Amino acid sequence: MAETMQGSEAGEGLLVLAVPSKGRLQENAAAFFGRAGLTFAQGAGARDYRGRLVGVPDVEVRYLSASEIASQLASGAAHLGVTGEDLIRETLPDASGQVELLTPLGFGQATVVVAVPQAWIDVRAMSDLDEVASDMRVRQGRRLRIATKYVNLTRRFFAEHGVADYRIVESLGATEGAPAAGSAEIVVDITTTGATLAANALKILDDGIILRSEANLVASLKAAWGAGQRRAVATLLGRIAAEERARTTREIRAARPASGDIDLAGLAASHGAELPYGSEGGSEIVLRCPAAGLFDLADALAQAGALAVSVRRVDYAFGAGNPLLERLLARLS
Ligand SMILES: Nc1ncnc2c1ncn2[C@@H]1O[C@H](COP(=O)(O)OP(=O)(O)OP(=O)(O)O)[C@@H](O)[C@H]1O
Ligand SMILES: O=P(O)(O)OC[C@H]1O[C@H](OP(=O)(O)OP(=O)(O)O)[C@H](O)[C@@H]1O
Ligand SMILES: [Mg+2]
Repeated sequence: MAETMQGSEAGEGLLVLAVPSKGRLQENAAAFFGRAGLTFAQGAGARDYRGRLVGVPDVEVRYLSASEIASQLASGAAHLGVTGEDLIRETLPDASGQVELLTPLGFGQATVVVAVPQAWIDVRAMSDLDEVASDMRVRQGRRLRIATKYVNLTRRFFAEHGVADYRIVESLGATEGAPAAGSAEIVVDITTTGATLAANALKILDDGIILRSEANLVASLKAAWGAGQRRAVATLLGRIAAEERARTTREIRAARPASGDIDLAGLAASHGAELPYGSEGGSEIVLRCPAAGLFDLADALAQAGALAVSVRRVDYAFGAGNPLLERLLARLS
């Protein structure tokens, strides 16, 4: 009995989907899953940090902070999650061996930067910073202090730039205030609008961009991917891919010219479009094209004699292949 249970847990276990529970990513992440037709059924209370997906068995949803999601993907406690690339690169020593970044999500943009006081007018680049650091070490006998919560990203970036004379002061919040407060000389932190840096009289070094980050859909390579989890991930990624395909394409419908004479295959090829239902058929023509090219294609159809050209968005466009799933399965095998 116990053995059967265990076997079925390993093979048929739940896929753990880690979703931001607070902060900047939460709302956008919920909207992203919603667009893909994935609706959360949260437990009874607002403090219930586990839930399910409506109509998708084999999935347990866990609500976590963005940084916890990164560590759970790394350890394999979660199979799939949404979090910032900055947190993945910071938290995971070997990101490419531990997780697969399946797709950027178009929100949560933030840049990890090296910023110094604006008053340091002669310090514009990492090489200037190297001089400042050596100078401090030699003349004052102390090391340049960097306030950051991105300890690993900072060490890697400074090593790449050959800067070694520094000391990291780990900061857990209000990092940009550290220079004014006297607890560090410079900072490494994320910025989006630049408002916080400006308010603290800091400037980004010309070559001080460590990473341009955005929220990603991330899969763990360390989690147990049994039959149940693979079934669930195929469903999830199928819907996500269908929504993405739908969002970036438009469907163009028209009536065939009275003569019946129109080179649909040629038009499709020259506009990066496809003929999802073929080029034969009755009076109705249906094409799908990249959203950006829809006006060109609509014009070309009208030129070719097509009538009643109309364009619409589709909610989901399921295709034969699923590039997200294929990438993940290739990494798992
Ligand atoms: N302007 C921004 N400030 C902070 N984070 C941002 C911003 N824009 C995008 N993000 C992304 O959101 C992630 C989480 O930041 P957020 O501020 O939501 O979490 P948090 O509540 O500070 O989490 P924690 O308590 O774990 O630090 C960041 O690591 C980054 O990837
Ligand atoms: O460039 P900006 O648009 O000004 O945004 C950047 C600021 O936002 C974040 O802080 P957050 O408000 O998340 O507070 P936290 O430090 O407590 O995470 C980040 O740590 C920066 O301080
Ligand atoms: Mg924050």
